[in-house]
Amino acid sequence: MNANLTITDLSKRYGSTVALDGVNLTFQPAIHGLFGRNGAGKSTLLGVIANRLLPDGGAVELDGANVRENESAQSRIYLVNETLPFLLGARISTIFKREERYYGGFDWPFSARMLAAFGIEPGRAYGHLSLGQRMIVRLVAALCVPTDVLLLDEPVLGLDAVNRDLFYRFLLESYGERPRIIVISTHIIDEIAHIVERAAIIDRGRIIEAFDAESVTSRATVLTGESACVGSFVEDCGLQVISRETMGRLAAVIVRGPVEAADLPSGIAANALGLQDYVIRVTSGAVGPDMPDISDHQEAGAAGAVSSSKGE
Ligand SMILES: Nc1ncnc2c1ncn2[C@@H]1O[C@H](COP(=O)(O)OP(=O)(O)OP(=O)(O)O)[C@@H](O)[C@H]1O
Repeated sequence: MNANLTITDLSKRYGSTVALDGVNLTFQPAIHGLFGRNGAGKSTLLGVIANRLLPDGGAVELDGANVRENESAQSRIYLVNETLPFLLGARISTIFKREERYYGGFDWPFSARMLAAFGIEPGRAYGHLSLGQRMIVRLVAALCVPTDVLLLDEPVLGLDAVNRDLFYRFLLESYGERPRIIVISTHIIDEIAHIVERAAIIDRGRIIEAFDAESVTSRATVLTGESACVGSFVEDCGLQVISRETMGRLAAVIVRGPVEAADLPSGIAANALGLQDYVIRVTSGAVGPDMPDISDHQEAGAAGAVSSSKGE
């Protein structure tokens, strides 16, 4: 049976700080990316899903079972985050045996192959490893337990570029062997863009978008050309502006949705945005007072509105 993780109206406060504000999301087996700026609520969301943090309201259900009240649902969810989960004095192999007992299985051959590839001896004590190596051990454990849900909060923090690449390969191999719900929260979006199938963007505790990662190229378009020309085109077509930058006489305006090349006047180029750029644009608050949105633009007229974003 395909696992189904449903998050309904989840809220969480820390004192007066609202970390989660009515989050609704569903996850099915796929590699999901959870993206958002610092403090957006990613770690809190993953912590609540894994039952490490208590929500103030809402529910997390795995195949209909409320995760808070159901131990067997809890043992189907594995979280890797910044908290120290293992005893510093314990050997890696002892740690893996503990995970095997709690989670009901462990892929020993795969763990041996991964540790060898990362150059880590299984007999070493966890506390004698470097910070990056400790994270690797946690990731190896995560890929070897038979849970239906894997939550990876900043999984490559501290890993060098070679080991990050190795980890992404093992993650894909593991997912290929055993598809399950994998949620990765990271700021290094470019590096995982090629493996993510679904993306969710969280901003100030709210999910602002959730979409198939493949569709990102049709979600926004960068139009570049002479400011006045781009401004008129955007206005004439009634395109919704996400952000706008001017560089001398030129403007780069990011609009929602695809723009057909055939519709473009000469002098304007249209390019799709990749996942990382898209996340940056929709979470950066780039449409602000000094970067007028389309409604300001319509009032001021095409050329006026675009040139006003030069920072008057
Ligand atoms: N233990 C805590 N006590 C008080 N406030 C907290 C606590 N943990 C998180 N917060 C606040 O809750 C909000 C969400 O934090 P969270 O750690 O979930 O964000 P994040 O998206 O994971 O950020 P980052 O990308 O920086 O790790 C932030 O405003 C943060 O300051």
